[in-house]
Amino acid sequence: MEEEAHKFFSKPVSEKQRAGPANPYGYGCKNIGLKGDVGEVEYLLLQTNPHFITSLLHNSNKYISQDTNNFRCAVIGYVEAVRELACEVLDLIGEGLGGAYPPSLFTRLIREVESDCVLRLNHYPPSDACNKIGFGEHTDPQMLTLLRSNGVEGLQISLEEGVWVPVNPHPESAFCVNVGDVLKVKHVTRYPVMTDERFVSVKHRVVVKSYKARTSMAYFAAPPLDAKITSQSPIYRSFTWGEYKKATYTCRLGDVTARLNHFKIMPPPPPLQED
Ligand SMILES: O=C(O)CCC(=O)C(=O)O
Ligand SMILES: [Fe+2]
Repeated sequence: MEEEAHKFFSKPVSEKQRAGPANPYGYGCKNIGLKGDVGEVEYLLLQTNPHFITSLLHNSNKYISQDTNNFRCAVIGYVEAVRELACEVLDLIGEGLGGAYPPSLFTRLIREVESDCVLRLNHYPPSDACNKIGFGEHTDPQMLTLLRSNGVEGLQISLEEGVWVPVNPHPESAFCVNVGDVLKVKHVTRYPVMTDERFVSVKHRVVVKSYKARTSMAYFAAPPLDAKITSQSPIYRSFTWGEYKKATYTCRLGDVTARLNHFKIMPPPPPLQED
């Protein structure tokens, strides 16, 4: 997969643009999302369903690769392997939450045929100026992210407002695992799931270092669009993953609070005063 990503990003810009626009799937350059966020990044966003990949390569007007078969096999093989890893991690998380949860609760959601998992290939070209924002601060909205890079630094996490800590890549490209908003906050029903904020979706960003291009591959494990998410807190109404995903598209990248505000239950108006 790394080789295919490398081949894709090495092509001239005009050719890469034939795989765009990212609406939301396809090739995007600098623009992230629909709300004016920009970064020194180009990317290829793919749905992970094999039917989607095949139809994107063969039946859409997006041109991604000359050797469609190689590209298709690389994506499908990588996604299958990384999904298994995601399932192992999710099972451990389920176990860690205690025996109150049926086994494989989370993994069933991402193994479903209609699960909304996504693969994002990111490429940060080397820049003349050091410390430019490649990918602005955000949390991943899905359940779990497995991120692998080509070993070039740039990823940072923030556990405390304003304090950024580098996540130095392992020389052999270990995976970085990020909890997403859905796993953090709530109760995903279809099968009841609840983490009650015992896991936190950590803010992260990418700062571009000048000397070498960074490539990363992020697998976002997500439930089907109609999976229902129910918060323990009385402040939020239940919503589906599809609704939450839509809300993320209508907010700036870093505005996690605004995403959730879509689902806030308005307090009742104060009672009328009698004279
Ligand atoms: O490229 C990276 O290391 C991080 C990318 C990222 O955070 C994302 O695609 O959501
Ligand atoms: Fe991210």
